[in-house]
Amino acid sequence: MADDGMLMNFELGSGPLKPQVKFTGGSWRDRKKAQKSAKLGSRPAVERSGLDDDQRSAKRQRVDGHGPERRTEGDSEHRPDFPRKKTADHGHAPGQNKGPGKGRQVVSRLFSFNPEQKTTFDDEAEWKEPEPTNAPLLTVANFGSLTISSRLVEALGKMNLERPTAIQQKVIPHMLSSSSDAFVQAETGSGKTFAYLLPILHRVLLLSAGGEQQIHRDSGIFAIIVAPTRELAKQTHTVLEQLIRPFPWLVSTAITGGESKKAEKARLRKGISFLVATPGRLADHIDNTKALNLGTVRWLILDEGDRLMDLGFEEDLRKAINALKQVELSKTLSSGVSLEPLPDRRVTVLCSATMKMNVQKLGEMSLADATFLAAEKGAETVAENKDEQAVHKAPAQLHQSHIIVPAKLRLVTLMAYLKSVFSRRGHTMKAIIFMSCADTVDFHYELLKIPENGEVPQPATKDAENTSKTVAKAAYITSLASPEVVLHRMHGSLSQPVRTATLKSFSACKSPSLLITTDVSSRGLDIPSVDLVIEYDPAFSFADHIHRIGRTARAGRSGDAVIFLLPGTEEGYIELLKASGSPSPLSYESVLQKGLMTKLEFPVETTAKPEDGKSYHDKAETLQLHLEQRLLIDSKRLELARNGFKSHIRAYATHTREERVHFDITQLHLGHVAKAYGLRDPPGGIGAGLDRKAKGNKDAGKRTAKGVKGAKKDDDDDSDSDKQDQAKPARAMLMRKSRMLTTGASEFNIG
Ligand SMILES: Nc1ncnc2c1ncn2[C@@H]1O[C@H](COP(=O)(O)OP(=O)(O)OP(=O)(O)O)[C@@H](O)[C@H]1O
Repeated sequence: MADDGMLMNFELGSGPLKPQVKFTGGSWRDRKKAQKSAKLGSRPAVERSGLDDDQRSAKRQRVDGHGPERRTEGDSEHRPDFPRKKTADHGHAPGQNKGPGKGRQVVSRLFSFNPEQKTTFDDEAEWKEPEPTNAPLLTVANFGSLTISSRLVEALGKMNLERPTAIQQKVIPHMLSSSSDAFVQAETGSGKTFAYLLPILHRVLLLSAGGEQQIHRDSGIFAIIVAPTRELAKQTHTVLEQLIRPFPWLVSTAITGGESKKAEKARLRKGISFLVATPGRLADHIDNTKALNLGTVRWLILDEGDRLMDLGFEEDLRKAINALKQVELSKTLSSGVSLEPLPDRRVTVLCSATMKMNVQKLGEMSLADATFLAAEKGAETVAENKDEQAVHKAPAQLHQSHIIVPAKLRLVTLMAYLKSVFSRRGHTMKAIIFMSCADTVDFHYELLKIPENGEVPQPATKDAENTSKTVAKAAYITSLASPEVVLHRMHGSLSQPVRTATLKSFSACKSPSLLITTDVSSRGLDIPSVDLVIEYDPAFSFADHIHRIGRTARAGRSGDAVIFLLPGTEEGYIELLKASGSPSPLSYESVLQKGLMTKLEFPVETTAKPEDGKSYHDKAETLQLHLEQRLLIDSKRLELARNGFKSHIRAYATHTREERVHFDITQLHLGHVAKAYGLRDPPGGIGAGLDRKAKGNKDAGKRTAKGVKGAKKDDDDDSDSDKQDQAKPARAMLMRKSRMLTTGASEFNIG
């Protein structure tokens, strides 16, 4: 499956992007002075001191005794992204990768020259959690009242499920009695999986009413469930297995492409009652596996419809739908058992928590005279009127907040936020952070983990082997007073066994745990104990946002979600967020204050030392200084930071067209973004060495899906003009790259 690893195929180019310095702080005289010296390319006074940046910073703190933020804005030491130092390497070709600590460096202060927040928000009134909207219904006695088999009710009891949720109450009776197609739309975490599985199982169990021996694993496949990702398919298969455990004559299997086709064929040949599959593998087996007999299939379930379409599975789905249409429906089994209890036609059920245009297209492709089933009253009218936002609601009990934080302060604010949420013992046990791409995930994971011996000791099992590079103890965010936080990382560029083992570890972890991930984890993943979702990078589309935050507050539980936004155009996104609830403001100052209140432990020695009794400004500056120094002495992490930064910028250009007004790449201050990666390189130089590496790596192109291949080709074709680009201003270049990137935009949506 395509994944975010393909981000490597886009290059920002190696030209030195001109630092975009907008002088906004300080007095008029200070600004003028700064502008003038920027124009002339003169070096700040401090540069002449001959000290390196860390020495200067240490000296500064010793000399003024107040900490960094006390200096005046116009002081040349504080100019953001100003080229402060050219090392002996400065005569090298622009952008050449000179290794850690070398090359031109930019050091700016955290609290100076930040864009102002434009919108003022009322402080949050005390949050009173409303009645949950996706919880089991108290008004229904139990599942038995929906007339499903008592043995199924018993199996549900063993899973601690007693009462149906609203969508289950709607869907189960419909699917028990009707043979019509259905479109099921309900909030995240509302139990759509059981809503379609229970009636299917009930009707299949009726086939064995005359004696269990009447149905065997080779009687035929009764239902095919299609899920967009391997994780989801496996998850659904696991739920199904739990439900059919009391009925050993029923067998379920998942074919997801994670293992050899031969093994999958062998399982299909042995016989199965229920097939859970990803679309590509299903289409493949329809073409190539004779043992796959579709004559008995009565249900086709298309789960996470919008994601199936987002991921470009339209053709595979069409193939499966057509194959099912062409096969004659068996009325009896080869043993002579009548299939009368099953629907008299093939039923297709399309499920989605959100309703994008592409879901409607999938509906047109797969459904005939479908019944619209939604938990909410009036949802049908809303859907008919194609009011997308209205059907993108998050569960009411999900508490949403937004933090408007200047780009430079993003990393320290994130760390402070994590520290404060995990320091409240027992308050947050599981949190997920969503980032835009795999490289960004890798950088933050490596930065936040304890550098040496940070791996969590585990028994020598295959799973432990698979998680050796994706699970580790966290530094910085673990508070001395609380249990250690365990970090996890997951994205689409990791191998399937690693992904599966990492998720398993995150789900089973008894200590407070944090999963840093991409959108690969945004859909359907069901880890009920997730308390908090952080969108550090906003989602590429509003529907993705709904799915991301829906990983918490599932089945009536409480949950928190917080999104990081930049001051400026991104503030407009908050209006859009209001369609899914009413997010409350959280100031980054209060986050820093709270999170940095207790002493930070630095896992690596640098000249910047955490100290007690200082203001949060001082502490934030010290933390940032420490992180930057750490990267200068650690080439591995520095490389990860550069890759993360580059991929972040590319990914930023791929927000959906309608939402790009809020995520305008021309408004992005590259220098400030680089600071949030702990980088001192001027933004234009960051791509250089990596460019050549990526271009030389022909295999990289092979990993890509079509759109990206096209983009890669464009990039290569452009190589002659790269030299000319070096002279272009950064924004013009970014615009060109951003236009190029839009051809492969959807690829970034793949985790
Ligand atoms: N009736 C119920 N009572 C209690 N818990 C339930 C009930 N039905 C489902 N659940 C639990 O709710 C969680 C969410 O279920 P499920 O994954 O089916 O939701 P979903 O609607 O498909 O969500 P998403 O759209 O995010 O995929 C699961 O952990 C499931 O076990």
